[in-house]
Amino acid sequence: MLGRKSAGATQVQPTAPVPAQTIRFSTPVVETPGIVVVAGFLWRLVRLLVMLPLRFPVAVATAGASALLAYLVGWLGLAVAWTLADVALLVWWRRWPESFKARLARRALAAWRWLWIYRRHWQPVLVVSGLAESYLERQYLPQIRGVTCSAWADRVRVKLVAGTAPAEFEQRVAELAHGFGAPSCRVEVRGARDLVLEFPRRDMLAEQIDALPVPDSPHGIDLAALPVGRCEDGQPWRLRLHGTHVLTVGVTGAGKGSVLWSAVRAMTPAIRAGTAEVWAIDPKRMELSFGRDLFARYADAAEDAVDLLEAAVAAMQERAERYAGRKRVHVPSVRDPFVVVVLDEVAFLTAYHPDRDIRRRAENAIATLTSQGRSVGFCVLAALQDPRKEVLNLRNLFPDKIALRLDEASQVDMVLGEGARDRGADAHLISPDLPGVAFVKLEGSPVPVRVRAAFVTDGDIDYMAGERAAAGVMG
Ligand SMILES: Nc1ncnc2c1ncn2[C@@H]1O[C@H](COP(=O)(O)OP(=O)(O)OP(=O)(O)O)[C@@H](O)[C@H]1O
Repeated sequence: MLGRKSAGATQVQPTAPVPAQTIRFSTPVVETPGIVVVAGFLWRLVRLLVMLPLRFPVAVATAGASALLAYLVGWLGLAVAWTLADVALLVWWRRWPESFKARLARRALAAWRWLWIYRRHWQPVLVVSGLAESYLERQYLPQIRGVTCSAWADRVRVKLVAGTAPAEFEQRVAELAHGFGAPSCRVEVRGARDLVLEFPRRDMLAEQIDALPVPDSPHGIDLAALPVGRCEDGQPWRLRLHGTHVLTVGVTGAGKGSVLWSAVRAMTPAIRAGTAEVWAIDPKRMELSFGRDLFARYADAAEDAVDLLEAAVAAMQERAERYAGRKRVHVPSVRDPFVVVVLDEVAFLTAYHPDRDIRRRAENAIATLTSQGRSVGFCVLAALQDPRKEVLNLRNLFPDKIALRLDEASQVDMVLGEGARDRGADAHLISPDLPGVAFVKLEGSPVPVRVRAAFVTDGDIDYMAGERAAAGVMG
């Protein structure tokens, strides 16, 4: 029965050879003649000698001039010339330190780091981290175009292998940072096949930043660029409040209070002049209650907080009605001040409060303020511990977000948007010893920037509140 063809499907011999195993082709090995190997070495030597003056013109010119001087006036003359040159450099360094650093010291440092760190380790690090490409048994490496040094970081400009994408580097920032001995690595795409890897050399944010000075007069206060701390490159961190809404996220103790207070502090001249107002909600009663004299309105109990939010919505709608058809841009004035609703632990009202009605009213009011308030001079500055959607499903209504220390890696993209972690925003790795350190996206750049908020002490808050009282604009 079983031997008959009609009995079932065609039987396949389990031991039948697969075609690929029957004939095998291999590339013949041809020994390279010695002359070709020597010619290869010579070619590389000549290329090095030709490229050296182009790559390091100052160093090569100095060495050449020294050799010429030694030949013309002898070793003693050379020693005298070098001593004079050293004295000139010393004077340059002492008198014009910034120009000395920018024109000489950092260039010399960049050349050294190119040679000793990046060129030396480039191939092993890229191969092991999987960034070398193979094609027809040949290996292709992205090329270093150049290395520059700023006060705090090395910037390595890289030419990508054709057919690869910057995303491959973005996914391997940890490998690159460890490979080149840096604390972190950030990727900046400059153009087609052109990117920059930024490796910090030292942490400019390791020290606490004291509360920043505020001018006496409201003139010159830009509510769209309030200085609230420092960026990793030493530049001021300016926070936009006018024309946006800001959500600050971080675990307990991450320093959310310092962001809120630094923003309020930067606004104090405008608060004193009456062109800006802060309406504060502090469910924990521990953060904002301290400076309540600074606020036009203040609430801590849930019912009062919701009333305050609804009053803000009513004021916003009244202003929008007045502006309709007449004005498209809000300019802060005493009649129509810029209103910042500061909300500490927003989830208390939107998720944790047991009363469903309170939660619903709070959520409605925040949604209305964040979706309609920007153009009429209303801003919501909120703080939150847990960024999950179940806790605050309105988080996308906040155009600007600040990621302080977070619990989990997955929360980084929830706060800063997709791809932020791949671009180096390791907010989940921020040390608990660095409260106030955060990652933010600055205007016009998709690359997250590491920043630290200034720390406003209780004494500073007392002083700010006292000054406001003295100015006679008590809420
Ligand atoms: N920018 C900062 N620089 C230095 N130290 C800071 C900074 N911000 C906060 N700290 C320190 O960290 C502590 C906790 O900060 P803060 O209360 O602001 O955290 P938080 O995120 O608001 O926490 P919670 O959600 O529990 O209120 C502060 O008491 C202060 O000692």
